[in-house]
Amino acid sequence: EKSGAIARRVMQSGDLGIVEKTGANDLQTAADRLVQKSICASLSRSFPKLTIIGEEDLPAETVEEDLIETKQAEEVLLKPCPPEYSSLKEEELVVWVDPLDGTKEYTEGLLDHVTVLIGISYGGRAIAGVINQPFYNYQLGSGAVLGRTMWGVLGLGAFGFQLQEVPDNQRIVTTTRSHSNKLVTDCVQAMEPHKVIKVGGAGNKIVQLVEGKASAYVFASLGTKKWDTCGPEAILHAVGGKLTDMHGNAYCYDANVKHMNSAGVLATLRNHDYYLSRVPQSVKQALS
Ligand SMILES: Nc1ncnc2c1ncn2[C@@H]1O[C@H](COP(=O)(O)O)[C@@H](O)[C@H]1OP(=O)(O)O
Ligand SMILES: [Mg+2]
Ligand SMILES: [Mg+2]
Ligand SMILES: [Mg+2]
Repeated sequence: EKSGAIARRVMQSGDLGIVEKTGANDLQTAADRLVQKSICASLSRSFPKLTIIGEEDLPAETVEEDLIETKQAEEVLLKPCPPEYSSLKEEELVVWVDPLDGTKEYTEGLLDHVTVLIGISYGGRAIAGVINQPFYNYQLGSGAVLGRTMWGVLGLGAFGFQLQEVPDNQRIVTTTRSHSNKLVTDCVQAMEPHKVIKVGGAGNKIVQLVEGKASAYVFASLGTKKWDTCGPEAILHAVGGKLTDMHGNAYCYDANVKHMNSAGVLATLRNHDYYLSRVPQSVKQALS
């Protein structure tokens, strides 16, 4: 929630401080930098033995005290910890932080595509996640309370939203709007979709799956990284969905894993096997 407030404040300041990383479709803003500092410094102060991996490469410098969050969420603490996780040690957990997902869309004013993502992994598996949408409700105009937080834990469930499914076996495929190519669009078409939605952000597309706006997230390309999928995958899995690469294999979220999700993203709430069976051979050969 603090991250969401930072993302709103930077947008309101009008000075996004945009930096190109590898190119015009790979940007960093002041919000990416400030939110990563806030999340990483706050977590490591409270939980010094965690391994925390954030998207942005930032110089090691002292973090302003007003970026540090010390409070804990009452709503979360009221839930019981699933017994299989009750004796985990802090040093066994890896936290993947995407301070702003959908940065390209953030710079273009497509504010509802933007999320803040925190994923927790144990033994290489995504076990818990948080998705904050800083600009949720912004279409309602001035006066609306902006932002919401969705979170989930394997074996416990997911909260902060109402789980919904796409009706009547409609195949609604959600995919990238800013990182497309021929293989990506060929793979979407191979799903024989009734409808295709093109939006930014990995977190945003998982939100569409669990809220009944889309039935599959199909991205037959490298480009997303472990911080894009860890948190969203945990929430999706907590409600019975599935996220894999284009071969149907799970991604590993260990501390030493390579960051790139080289074999694409296929995520569904239901009927994963159908979508997997439709992935063209050309896609499987191109993405290894
Ligand atoms: N080619 C790419 N270069 C950099 N980031 C990418 C690329 N493809 C995907 N991403 C990251 O994955 C997210 C989902 O992809 P898309 O929006 O294209 O569906 C993007 O918002 C971006 O995250 P981020 O904004 O955190 O850098
Ligand atoms: Mg980025
Ligand atoms: Mg991202
Ligand atoms: Mg990001």
